Amino acid sequence: MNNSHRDLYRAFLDQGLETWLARLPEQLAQGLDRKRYGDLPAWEKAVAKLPPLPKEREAYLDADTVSVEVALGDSQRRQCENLLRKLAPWRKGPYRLGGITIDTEWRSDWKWQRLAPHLADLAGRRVLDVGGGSGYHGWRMAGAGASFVLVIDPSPRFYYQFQAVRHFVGDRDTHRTHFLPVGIEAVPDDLQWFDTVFSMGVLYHRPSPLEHLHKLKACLRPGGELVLETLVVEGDETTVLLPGERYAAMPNVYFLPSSRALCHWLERCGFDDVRVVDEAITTTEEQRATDWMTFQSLADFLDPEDPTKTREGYPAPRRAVIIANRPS
Ligand SMILES: Nc1ncnc2c1ncn2[C@@H]1O[C@H](C[S@+](CC[C@H]([NH3+])C(=O)[O-])CC(=O)[O-])[C@@H](O)[C@H]1O
Repeated sequence: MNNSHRDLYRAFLDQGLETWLARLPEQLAQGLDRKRYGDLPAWEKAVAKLPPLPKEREAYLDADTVSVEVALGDSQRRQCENLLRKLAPWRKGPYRLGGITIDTEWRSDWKWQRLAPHLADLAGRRVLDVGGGSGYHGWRMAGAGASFVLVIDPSPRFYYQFQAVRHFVGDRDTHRTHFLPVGIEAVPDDLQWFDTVFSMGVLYHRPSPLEHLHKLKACLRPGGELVLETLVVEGDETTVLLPGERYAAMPNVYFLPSSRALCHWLERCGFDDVRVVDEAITTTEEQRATDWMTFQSLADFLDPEDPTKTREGYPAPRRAVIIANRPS
């Protein structure tokens, strides 16, 4: 058993999550199945080859660029950078690790800035980040004082990106920030355990959005807080767009409600105190190709003649953040 798996088992045991703990070996085996993901051994090797780092280091998890200051010699830095690049494309960040800046596709810090002022204080809370990508927001949650952060995401590439960042963060903060390479389906039913649950950028990928909302609610303890971020369209309580095969070049995009319709859905699912805390059009400054994500990005997915539309002719991406509570 490797160290990150051992840490995960220990954390679940310490937290009293025994029912889930019993399923972890199977979930890790499925999530990191080499037969399913051909590139996985290369990512695993890249993380394993990161050199041991000096104990003296400072992690800044509450900074817009999640940073770890640690003294590296030039050749060690080059070695680390080459290994980190093997995990590209890096989509969610930014990070600065031992003097290496990872300029990710997304300025995920901008999303955090939009929602952070509206959150119940995360200090001492147990937090779940559903579809957390590389774990950037998970580190920010730890930086805001959460006592236990679990990031879940079914992409094994993001699992290894998280483990690479974790290697730099070191012991001080790793015991409370964890990543399980599974989708929301793998969370045991009716857990009622987390104080705050984040679902950001996931709802529009779910073919049954109300089922997703019910599942998120079941993860929360009574009185817990849901932070939901998703693509929306303009309109009233009855407006929902179901695009065709692709939306902004993405496959598997299903329901894009208006933020008012989404509030209505949340109320119908039994959430209280539902409020829209932010709504904004996604800009090509927030999501763009970089040296660490060299594929096409948002600018390529918009209509070149009219950037208010996607290239399929739908309204360009607009995202809302909605906060709601599970009744006490
Ligand atoms: N069934 C599933 N269960 C959980 N996660 C899933 C599932 N299916 C896909 N994902 C994951 O959901 C994430 C959606 S990105 C949001 C990242 C971050 N939250 C962000 O807000 O920047 C979308 C965006 O770019 O906004 C991806 O990492 C998928 O692997």
